[in-house]
Amino acid sequence: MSQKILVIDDDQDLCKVLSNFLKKSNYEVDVAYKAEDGLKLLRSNEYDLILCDYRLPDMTGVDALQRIKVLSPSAAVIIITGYSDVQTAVETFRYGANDYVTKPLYPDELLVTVKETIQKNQEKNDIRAGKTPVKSEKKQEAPATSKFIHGSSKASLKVLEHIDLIGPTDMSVLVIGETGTGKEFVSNSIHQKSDRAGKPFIAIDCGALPKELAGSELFGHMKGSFTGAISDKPGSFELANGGTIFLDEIGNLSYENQVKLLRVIQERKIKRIGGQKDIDIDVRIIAATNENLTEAIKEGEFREDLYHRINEFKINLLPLRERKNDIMTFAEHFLNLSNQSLKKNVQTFSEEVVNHFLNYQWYGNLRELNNVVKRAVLLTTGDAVQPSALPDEIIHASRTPSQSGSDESKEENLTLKAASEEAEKEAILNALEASRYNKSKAAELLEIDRKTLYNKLKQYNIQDY
Ligand SMILES: Nc1ncnc2c1ncn2[C@@H]1O[C@H](COP(=O)(O)OP(=O)(O)OP(=O)(O)O)[C@@H](O)[C@H]1O
Repeated sequence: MSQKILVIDDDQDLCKVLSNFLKKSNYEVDVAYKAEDGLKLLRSNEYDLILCDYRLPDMTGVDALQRIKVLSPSAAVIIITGYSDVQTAVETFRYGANDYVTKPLYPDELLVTVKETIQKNQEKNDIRAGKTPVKSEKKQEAPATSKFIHGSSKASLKVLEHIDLIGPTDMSVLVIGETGTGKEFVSNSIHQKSDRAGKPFIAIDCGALPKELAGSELFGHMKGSFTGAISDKPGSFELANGGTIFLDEIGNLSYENQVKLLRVIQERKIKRIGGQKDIDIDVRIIAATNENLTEAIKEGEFREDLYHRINEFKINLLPLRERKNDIMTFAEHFLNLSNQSLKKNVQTFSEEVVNHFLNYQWYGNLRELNNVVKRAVLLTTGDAVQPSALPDEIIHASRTPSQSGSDESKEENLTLKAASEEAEKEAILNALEASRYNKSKAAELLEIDRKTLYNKLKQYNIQDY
């Protein structure tokens, strides 16, 4: 049976082209020009993948995604976006988008992304449904796309050291980082380093779990315990038994489910919804977040006792822009992957491209770098990727003083630097005030270590209270 795709985009010409192209590639395709029409189709059909425009006439991308996840929690979602929106579109990953593609769309690139996304999502669904043995049990090579690469920056080497250190223990780990920094990859690598490696690694995206389904997804349910519970179903904790559960975007768990999770951690037992029996559970918990949980605790949105339980060890993944030494290591890795998937043979990046990469902000982090490299490989005919294969936004946003030429722009850049230092100084002063000049707390609020804070205090001449 062919796989089914729903395209939701208000650009009717684009829908037509996409639909024809995907049908030629043996997918079944439905099309909707508005979010509401798409949601209607989702109520009566099952899809493997939804390709959804970030800007729809009747709903924001995030709203559409959240409603898609309620109606089709197990379908994969790829967001279609213009490059100028990428910085905000990457936010959708907190709500369960699987990947994004940028306009203009290129058929070959889109096809690779569609195929890979459906396959990865299917594997996750199968593991979650207890259908297939975990990979390590099948003794298969992991696909190249999921191969763990470690960066060469100091920060990455530290992370690697920590993975080696805590991997073999049973400690719970909290991985903190912006979207696309590699939180799931790091968590999986911790699992692979542990005695649990041959057992399941179950990844749950708490940000994508509709509130009403979260309890059943995590803890399972008994037949008839609520409308729609047509049979007994084990939850992710049962399926992960003996292995590791990865709770992504844990800050999004409802208060009620935080309480249940705390019980699982404390008592190592779960009770299915509607069930009477306690089931013993032996699961290691790795949680991830890209928000400041200490703030959420202050606001009363996240339980402090749960925070301490999941935070036996903390791993902080810096944004790519703060570990520039990693950029080209990963770019080379993504170049190799893209050559394989697009059947190309691009050898390297031109010096100018390297400069643009090093100076760009990468708000979507490794995911964005991967997508930019994939597109660039597709557009490159020679041996080396040239700037013409990069989105304009990267070229403009990453201009350095030496590239921009005039003294005037040099001065502008200096002023920008001063502005960002001013903002940093202000953030530090705010954190000091909020923490009543307790430097450990201020450092935590700023998500930097105490030593960095002390250096910054010196740098900005902030009085040591
Ligand atoms: N160590 C790594 N080695 C190779 N590829 C990586 C690594 N880390 C991340 N990637 C690439 O970056 C993408 C995003 O990584 P990952 O899903 O782990 O990020 P994340 O921080 O969990 O993102 P999100 O917050 O959106 O869930 C991956 O699909 C992969 O292509």
